[in-house]
Amino acid sequence: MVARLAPRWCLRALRSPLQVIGFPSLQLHMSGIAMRASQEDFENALNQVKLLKKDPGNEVKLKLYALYKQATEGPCNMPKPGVFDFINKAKWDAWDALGNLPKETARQNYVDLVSSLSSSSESSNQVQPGTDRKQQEYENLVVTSEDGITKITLNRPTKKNAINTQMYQEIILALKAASNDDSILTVVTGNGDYYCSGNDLTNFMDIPPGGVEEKAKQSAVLLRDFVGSFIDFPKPLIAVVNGPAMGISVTILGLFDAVYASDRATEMLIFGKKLTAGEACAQGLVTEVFPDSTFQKEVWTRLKAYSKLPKNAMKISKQVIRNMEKEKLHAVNAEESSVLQERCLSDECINAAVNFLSKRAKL
Ligand SMILES: CCCCC/C=C/C(=O)SCCNC(=O)CCNC(=O)[C@H](O)C(C)(C)COP(=O)(O)OP(=O)(O)OC[C@H]1O[C@@H](n2cnc3c(N)ncnc32)[C@H](O)[C@@H]1OP(=O)(O)O
Repeated sequence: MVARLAPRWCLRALRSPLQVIGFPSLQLHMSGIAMRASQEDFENALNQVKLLKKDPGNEVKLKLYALYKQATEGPCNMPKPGVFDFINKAKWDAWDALGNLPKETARQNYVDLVSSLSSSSESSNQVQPGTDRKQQEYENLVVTSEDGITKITLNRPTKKNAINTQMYQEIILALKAASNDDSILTVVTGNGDYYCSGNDLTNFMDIPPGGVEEKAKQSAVLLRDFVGSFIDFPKPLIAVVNGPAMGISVTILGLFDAVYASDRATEMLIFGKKLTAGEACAQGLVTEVFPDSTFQKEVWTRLKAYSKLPKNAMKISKQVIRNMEKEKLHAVNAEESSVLQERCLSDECINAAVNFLSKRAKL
């Protein structure tokens, strides 16, 4: 296993404007704005947006953005962005075009629009036949249940399973679903040659109207919620580390109940230092290392045997152990998220991410 110093994540918009118009729903989720009459419908719509299978395109995303802003903040009274600030100007124009549309109407229009988008993609949300039952469609995950095991597979192999903003949300949702399903164990693994290359460094190119400070704040909330969902996960949680692991995907390994790594999982990034799977095992970060040639077979044989153990006894054992430290874990998580909010505005962080992104821009 090789590990290397991770560039931190980026706060600059470098891509073309139309590529970086993000879904607006997260902002509401994070800002905690109180809704009145149709709050529930609106919140459901916000969740549905995150699960859309197909990118609805920039025009629709701009409409969603504008309706969301109108529904939560009312008419646009922000200063108009400069002519070269393409993304924020497109967003501002879409919002401003709604004029004095009442908040309630904007909320209703948002719900209707999402509903029309969801129904058009419903035909592809079909449960797969066979014993390996697909539970729900996600854009960046494959979640299946079989033999009492829910398997959450990080599924962006062409990006080494880097976690983008939507994927953070999907993992939170998938963990929530797994905590309530019939499974005994939950497994997280990666598709392709990597387990996960950590935070997607393009996440922070989508800067909201509030600027980089607002983006940093949103990211800190997202990180806190993401890590919190691992802290609170009530059942045995196993990481099957099929390949290199970096950044946040390594940081959270300590919150799993067991971590099985292939000896080909030869990049594990922690403390800016390369660690082999064996070294990570010696440090207690990995439970056991298996030869790559037999990794999947050995690990899944073992997990299937574990899944036959008494369900409630395992769950209760985990909860007893976790409850002893839960409060402290949440306190540390809150502290780390707040430090991250500050650090992501640092030159060190921005430069590292810009370096990575400039290299891949193939200028
Ligand atoms: C909510 C906030 C949380 C903040 C806290 C989290 C912090 C972290 O997780 S820090 C760690 C961040 N990750 C990294 O620094 C890794 C960056 N990636 C790399 O160093 C390399 O890509 C590699 C070592 C993972 C793989 O190198 P290589 O085998 O040479 O493959 P490529 O570089 O060509 O990658 C293929 C493809 O994947 C894209 N990609 C890989 N990792 C990321 C990433 N983390 N973010 C965004 N994109 C990533 C890479 O750009 C290539 O894409 P294309 O150019 O489109 O082919």
